[in-house]
Amino acid sequence: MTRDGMGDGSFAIEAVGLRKHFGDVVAVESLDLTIEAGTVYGFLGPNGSGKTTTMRMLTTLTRPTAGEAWIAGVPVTDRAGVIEHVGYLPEEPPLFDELTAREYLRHVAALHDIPGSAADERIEGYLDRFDLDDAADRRIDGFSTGMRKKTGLVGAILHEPTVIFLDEPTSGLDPRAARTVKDLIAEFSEGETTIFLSTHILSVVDELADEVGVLHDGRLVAEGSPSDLKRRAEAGAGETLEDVFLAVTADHAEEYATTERGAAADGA
Ligand SMILES: Nc1ncnc2c1ncn2[C@@H]1O[C@H](COP(=O)(O)OP(=O)(O)OP(=O)(O)O)[C@@H](O)[C@H]1O
Repeated sequence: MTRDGMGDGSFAIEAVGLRKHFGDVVAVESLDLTIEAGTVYGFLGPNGSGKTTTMRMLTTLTRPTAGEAWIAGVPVTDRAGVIEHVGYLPEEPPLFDELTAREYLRHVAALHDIPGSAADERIEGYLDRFDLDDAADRRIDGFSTGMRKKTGLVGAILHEPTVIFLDEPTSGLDPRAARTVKDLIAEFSEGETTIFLSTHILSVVDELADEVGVLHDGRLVAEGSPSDLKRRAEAGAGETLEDVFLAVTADHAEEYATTERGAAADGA
């Protein structure tokens, strides 16, 4: 795909022909994305379909094998430039276990050059909002999965990034914390902040996403608003986002298997 002005910053996230392979394993293939600022983009796909690899390429943590991508017009090859714009919550956030939550968050703030008083104000606000204030001065190695996730999320958004990548942000959270995360995503997206959200919890995507992309075997096999996708699925597959997900991933698997079989037969 080519278009005029590629990577000119008119999209919050843009990718063209993005590909990543690990040896013989093709994790992501020919991925094109154009996501406008202020969008909540739900990124769905079965286990192993390439979602994490995509997010790692878009946040500069993994170098693409081929293709190009930009965050707010900054190429992902410019790590320092991209990091300023993005926040990333991996599925299992890497935290410094020997620090307390408050120390960790102050450390993150310092990495982003957030002045001390502004950092402390933001940290206090988020610790309170996520019910972490009582645990703030305890070492992270004693934290539960949910507490680690909440601490990681605060660390990812502390520098007020304009594009936020969230990998399973609500999994492992109690209902109250999950509600807080969903409210926060909705608040962010009311402004110009873009959220790229990967989750297997389809109700979260249904509730929050403006646009949905479904990845299967590293390829984008469906894209559209949740209602568009559901309308399309009503013709035969059912009427929920889960029906859509199952249909497009099954169709693609079948098509892929047929092609593979065809190719094998041709070669035989
Ligand atoms: N560092 C790596 N080395 C080798 N193979 C890898 C590596 N990272 C990912 N893969 C492979 O790439 C493919 C895509 O993996 P990825 O983690 O991106 O999927 P995912 O959609 O995030 O899966 P899940 O929903 O289970 O988190 C898988 O086949 C995986 O085994």
